[in-house]
Amino acid sequence: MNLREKLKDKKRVVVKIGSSSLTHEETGRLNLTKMEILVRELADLHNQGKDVIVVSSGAIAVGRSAMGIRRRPEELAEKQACAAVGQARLMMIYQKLFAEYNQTAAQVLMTKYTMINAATRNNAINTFNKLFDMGAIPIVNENDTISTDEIEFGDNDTLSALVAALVDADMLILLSDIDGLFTDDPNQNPDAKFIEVVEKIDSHLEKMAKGSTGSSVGTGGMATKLTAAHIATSAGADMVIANGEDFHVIHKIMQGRNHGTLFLSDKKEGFYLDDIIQKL
Ligand SMILES: Nc1ncnc2c1ncn2[C@@H]1O[C@H](COP(=O)(O)OP(=O)(O)O)[C@@H](O)[C@H]1O
Ligand SMILES: N[C@@H](CCC(=O)OP(=O)(O)O)C(=O)O
Repeated sequence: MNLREKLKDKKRVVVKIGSSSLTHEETGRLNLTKMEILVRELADLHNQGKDVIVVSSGAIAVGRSAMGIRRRPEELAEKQACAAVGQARLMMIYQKLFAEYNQTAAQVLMTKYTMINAATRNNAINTFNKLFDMGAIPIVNENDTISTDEIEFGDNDTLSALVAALVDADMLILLSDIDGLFTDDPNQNPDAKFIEVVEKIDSHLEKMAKGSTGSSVGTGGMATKLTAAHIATSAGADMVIANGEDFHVIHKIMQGRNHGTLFLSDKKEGFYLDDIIQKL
């Protein structure tokens, strides 16, 4: 059987969208046309009876443009203030667009502490499960407004994989500004070759994934996406990194068509989320 065929049967899907896929490069403002397609795709996955979680970046980028800040904010308090403005704007749009398809979007903001602490982690699991029961679509982001060095993930790639592990998702899709994993950063090296399928993540592969970002709003580059792949596949989910330029790619991936780089699930016996979290 074609390796991608089994993606049709996935039941619980986490979709992570990078800031660069949600905003206009020139202005940093939300790309509403793309968001409409994104929400229609996600609503339709939900209509097929799948549980859907969205991990959406973009709070800082959207807040920054709303406040007329042209450069990338460096200072922590400035990032946090931008996130406070941008997160509310993002949710307002998600709520409106999901409501058009008769769906309910729910906001879940997390920090690393939510994962590390057993009680708050359990609370998060219970909330996610109840939201699934109610038929709502959780929209997750890091709680950037209160996150400081000790408790911040810093990137939503890692957060999305931890969320996938937390809710026992069988599929994680990372949508970025690039077609998938290449042998090197294609923005720096024109000879970089595209990798279709990864069966095992090894140190050779890790060296290919650079931390360089391709846009003025992205965080983490491919390095954090490989960390995410390691977590998600060890927890038993398949993962795809694909280009979020056209969000129709979501249903194409779920139909088992050849899009993006597929990382095959490599469930580790005795995989404990705790072990991973301690190393963050
Ligand atoms: N081996 C690699 N393959 C593909 N992209 C890479 C690689 N190494 C680094 N990158 C960079 O990672 C970028 C995507 O990450 P990022 O900018 O953080 O996007 P996002 O906002 O979608 O998370 C690409 O645009 C590319 O420049
Ligand atoms: N939590 C931050 C995004 C952090 C992040 O990982 O960004 P990205 O690389 O665009 O997915 C925000 O909402 O602005």
